[in-house]
Amino acid sequence: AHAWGYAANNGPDKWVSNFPIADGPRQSPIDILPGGASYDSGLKPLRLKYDPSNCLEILNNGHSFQVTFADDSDSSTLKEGPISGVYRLKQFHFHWGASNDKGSEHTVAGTKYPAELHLVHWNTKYPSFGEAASKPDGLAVVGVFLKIGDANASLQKVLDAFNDIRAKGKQTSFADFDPSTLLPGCLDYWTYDGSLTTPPLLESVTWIVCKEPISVSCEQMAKFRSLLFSAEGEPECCMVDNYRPPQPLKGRSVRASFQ
Ligand SMILES: COCCCN1C=C(N)c2cc(S(N)(=O)=O)sc2S1(=O)=O
Ligand SMILES: [Zn+2]
Repeated sequence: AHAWGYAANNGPDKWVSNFPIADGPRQSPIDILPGGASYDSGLKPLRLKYDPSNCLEILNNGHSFQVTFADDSDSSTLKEGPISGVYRLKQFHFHWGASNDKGSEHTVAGTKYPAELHLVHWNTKYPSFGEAASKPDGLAVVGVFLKIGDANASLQKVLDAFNDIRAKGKQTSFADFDPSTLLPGCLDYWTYDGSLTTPPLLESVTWIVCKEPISVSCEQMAKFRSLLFSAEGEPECCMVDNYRPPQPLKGRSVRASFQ
C-alpha cells in the first residue's frame, strides 16, 4: 500500500481507508468561528518555557520538516492554559500552501493563512511521547498562523538550514534555537479537543490555536516551497499544500481565552 501523503491518490480524502479514525468524533483541524467560541474566564494564560539548548536537529520527514527537541527533562515545557500538569516540547513543524491564499490547517471563519506552525508537546503523566500520543489528554499542540508581511528574522534561522534537508529523509544538526521567538506577542487563544492532523490521526490532542498570527515574507514562503516531498534520486516533487482541510465539529465546543 502506498504511504499517505497529500497527492490526489494518497491525500486527506483517502486516509480513511487505512486510518478509519479519520471519520472520528474529534478530528482536526477545524474552521474556528470566533462568534461561536465561548469565552471561558477559567482559562489561564499559556505558560511556555523553552530551553534553546534542547534543540537537536531539523529533518525533512517527507510530509513536512520538523525541528526536534530533547525531551528527557522538564526544561522545555507548556503549562497552564487549558491543560493541567506539565507537557514537554517534542518538536515543531509547519504546514503551507503552493500559493499565499492557502496553507493553514485551521481556518478562522473560512479564512486560510499561507502557513501554520505547530508546537507539539506531550503530557509527562505518561512515561513517553509514544505512550502519550494514544491517550485522550496525551498531547497539546500550540498552533500559530503565519501571515504575509515583514520577513521574520527568527523564522529565517530555520529556513537557512533548508539547503541540507531539501529531500525526504535528510536531516542535519540544528542547535540553540528558542522556539518562543516564533510566538506572537499576544498569546490569546482558542482551545478545543482534537486530533493529529496527519495519520495516524490519533484523537489525543488538546489544540491551542493563537488568535494573533506571526509574520512571514513572500520570499520566505518561497523558501518553504523549495523543499521536496520526494527523496534523492526520485522525480522531484515540491513540498506544498501539506495541509488537511477543516473537519466536522461534531458537537464540540471551542473555548476562547479572551473576550
Ligand atoms: C506515536 O506517534 C504518532 C505520530 C507522531 N507524530 C507525527 C506526526 N505526523 C504529527 C503531526 C502532528 S499535528 N499536525 O497534528 O501537529 S503532531 C505529530 S507527532 O505526534 O509528532
Ligand atoms: Zn501539524
